[in-house]
Amino acid sequence: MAEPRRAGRTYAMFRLQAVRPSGTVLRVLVGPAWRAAPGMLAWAFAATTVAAVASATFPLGFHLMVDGALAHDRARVVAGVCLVAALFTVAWTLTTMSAARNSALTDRVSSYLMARISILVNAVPGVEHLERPDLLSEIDQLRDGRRTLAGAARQLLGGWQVVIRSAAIIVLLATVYPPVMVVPLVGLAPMLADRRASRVQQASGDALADDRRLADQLFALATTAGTAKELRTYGVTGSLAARHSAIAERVRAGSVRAALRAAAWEGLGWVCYAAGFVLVIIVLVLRAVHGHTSPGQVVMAVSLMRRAQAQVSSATDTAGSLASAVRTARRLLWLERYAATARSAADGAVPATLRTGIRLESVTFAYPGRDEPVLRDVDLTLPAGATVAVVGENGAGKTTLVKLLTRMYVPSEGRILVDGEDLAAMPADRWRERTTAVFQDFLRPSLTAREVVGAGDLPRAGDDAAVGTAVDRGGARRVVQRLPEGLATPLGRWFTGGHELSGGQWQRLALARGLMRPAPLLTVLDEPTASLDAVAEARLFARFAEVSRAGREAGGVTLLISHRFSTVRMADLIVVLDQGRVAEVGDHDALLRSGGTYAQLFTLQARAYLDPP
Ligand SMILES: Nc1ncnc2c1ncn2[C@@H]1O[C@H](COP(=O)(O)OP(=O)(O)OP(=O)(O)O)[C@@H](O)[C@H]1O
Repeated sequence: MAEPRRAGRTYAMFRLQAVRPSGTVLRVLVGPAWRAAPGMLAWAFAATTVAAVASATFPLGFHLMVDGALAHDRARVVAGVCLVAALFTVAWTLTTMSAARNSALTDRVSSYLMARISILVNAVPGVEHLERPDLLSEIDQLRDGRRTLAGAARQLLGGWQVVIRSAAIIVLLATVYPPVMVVPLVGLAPMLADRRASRVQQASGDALADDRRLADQLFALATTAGTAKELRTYGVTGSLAARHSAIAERVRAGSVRAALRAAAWEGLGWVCYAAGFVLVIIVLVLRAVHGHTSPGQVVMAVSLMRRAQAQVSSATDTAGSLASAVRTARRLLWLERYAATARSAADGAVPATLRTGIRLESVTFAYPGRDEPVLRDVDLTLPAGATVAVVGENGAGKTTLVKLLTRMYVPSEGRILVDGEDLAAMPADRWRERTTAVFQDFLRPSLTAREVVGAGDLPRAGDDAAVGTAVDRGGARRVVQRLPEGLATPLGRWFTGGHELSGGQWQRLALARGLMRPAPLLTVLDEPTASLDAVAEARLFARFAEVSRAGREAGGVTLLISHRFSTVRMADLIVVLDQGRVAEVGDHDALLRSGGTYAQLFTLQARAYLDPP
């Protein structure tokens, strides 16, 4: 069995900087294309090779034509013309066909990568990578760079084409005058300069990444329906736009500065290349004047050197695109390793039923990258079959407690025991199959009402009886009855024909979704009823409690987080959290008798209801 606590810590402490993938980068560059479309990749490789040889060697025909014409040798001229025509036709046809096929190859690989990234992001049992800004930034950049990575195989083929063409050019140049073989080497100057330029651009991109994300977020905020009402009410649209403009301007200015510096490096590289090119032409013309080289060879050499220049341009473009694909490939490798580390952490069995309950032993938790613990030394027992309410001020740590119980995070110290077995030793997905939860920020997917509810237990999502029972238990029957096509009605405003619901109606469907799973070991209700009135909330909680009591043989625990004491008082056990510590535990009557924080808060709220100000 794995060592869950150590594995859990390794997962939490996993740092991006620690990943130094090397030779495997090549696997990530070519692997997706090979897996997504092996036939297309093989075709592209063969076509590229033949086209490269054909296009690089047709200046040989010029040599035959010019020297044949000067020597009045018709056969040589005809051979030259035929050679140029044949090689040109082969090169042109294959290059044109490859362009279309390669673009289809990139599309296929891009779809493959989208699916792969999505699988990897969701293969991580916790949510640290989606909540920690530095990891989130890596995932954002991976998502944005997937098209570049998808084009990597194409870029590598481009590189392969440059290698073949350059080799052919060097061989043909050697037949004219061996020293001019060095011409393609002068091409190293623009390539090195281009590498430097791309580093300048990359450094600027990294430095501006946070600002870019902030600008995108502000833009999304200013143009999204969900935020429109609040922004207008507070009259902050103007200042939001001004803030967005200021940040976008900072990003633009930084990008322009980097682009200018990069262009200066690129210009310097090409000046070096042009100097070498001119020098070689002078040498060849002088040799022709002295009769050491034929005019046909000079024409061929100049044509080859023009081609060499094109190869240098291609090579620098390819190197630039590949460099950016390599950066994305490293991010993909990091995510693969991150997901694998997180996945391999646990293999313990999840109990079929709870006999004793869930126990937190000296649990302390600090969010990764934060020193200050959010929960400290929490010792708590959630008895099997009990309904437990957690109350506390905003920021007391209630949702964090839920994140630990649903295994989104593992405790920094201490343990959570499920019937005596460490929760960290159980695979997160297996544990979650036996839990259900309704959160305050619940999902509002644009699906049919049946799917919206059925998503709570995918294997039974198509079972109308199961969905119907969940709808009744969640108090959503009236909502469904009012829908034009009942459970088959598409919901949400994203698609034409979608039926938009009110906040409270969405909430009832979310509650129904939370009641889909049969006999869960843990049911979490994290302030899911904010859009319902106090009476409706109390009724709903009573229904959840009733459902969990009906399945008492499974011993499931129902955990409610609410600020409404009229609901909280119904719980078998009430836990008061204060700044991450358990301040009080007991049932309603016991806590009232003890006259502590709970009693004060309850009395205050009850008085507010009885004597409104
Ligand atoms: N992803 C996170 N990264 C870092 N800190 C966080 C994160 N989520 C919450 N916190 C911090 O943890 C503390 C507890 O937050 P938590 O959401 O658990 O409180 P809560 O009791 O549920 O509050 P509320 O009643 O307002 O929902 C807060 O100080 C919050 O700033």
